[in-house]
Amino acid sequence: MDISAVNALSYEDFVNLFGNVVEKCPIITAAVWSRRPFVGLKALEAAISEFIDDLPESGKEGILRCHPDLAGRDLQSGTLTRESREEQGRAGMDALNSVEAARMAQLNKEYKERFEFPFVICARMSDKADILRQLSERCSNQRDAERARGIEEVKKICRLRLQSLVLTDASNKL
Ligand SMILES: NC(=O)NC1=NC(=O)NC1=O
Repeated sequence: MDISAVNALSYEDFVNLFGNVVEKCPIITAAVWSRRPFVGLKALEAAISEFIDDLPESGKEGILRCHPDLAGRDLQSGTLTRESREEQGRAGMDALNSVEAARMAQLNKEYKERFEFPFVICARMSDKADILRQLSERCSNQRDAERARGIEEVKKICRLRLQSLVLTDASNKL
């Protein structure tokens, strides 16, 4: 799908297609539909990013709380969204040994107890070892820093999800 087709979508079709580019936050997609027409994919991405940046801190934390833990309950019970299942699978979260799984569970628990939102990282730009290392390191950050870092990761996840749905601006010019 190219950007002109995106711009022609009804809001229902737009939300159906892009509603999960920010995990379980279709309101963001529904809101940025008003900003069409988008000159390109980057403009759509920028509209989503600006909507997120304009939220109060509680709104940003709400977005983070909509993310499933890495190698967490949703993965174990098979209730991840298609996108999250693919992302977590590619980062090896579904192939942890018992020691790694226990360490992920413990660190996720510690992180959530400290920040009151989950650890979020763009799994497709990471791997098992890096995720474990970052989770461990980021646990000692301050809440404001981690809220901002988590939102940065949400934006990376969103960018990759958008790119899998819309021909990137460059490919449009091919
Ligand atoms: N807590 C998380 O970081 N979750 C996730 N990151 C991804 O890239 N996909 C997820 O489900």
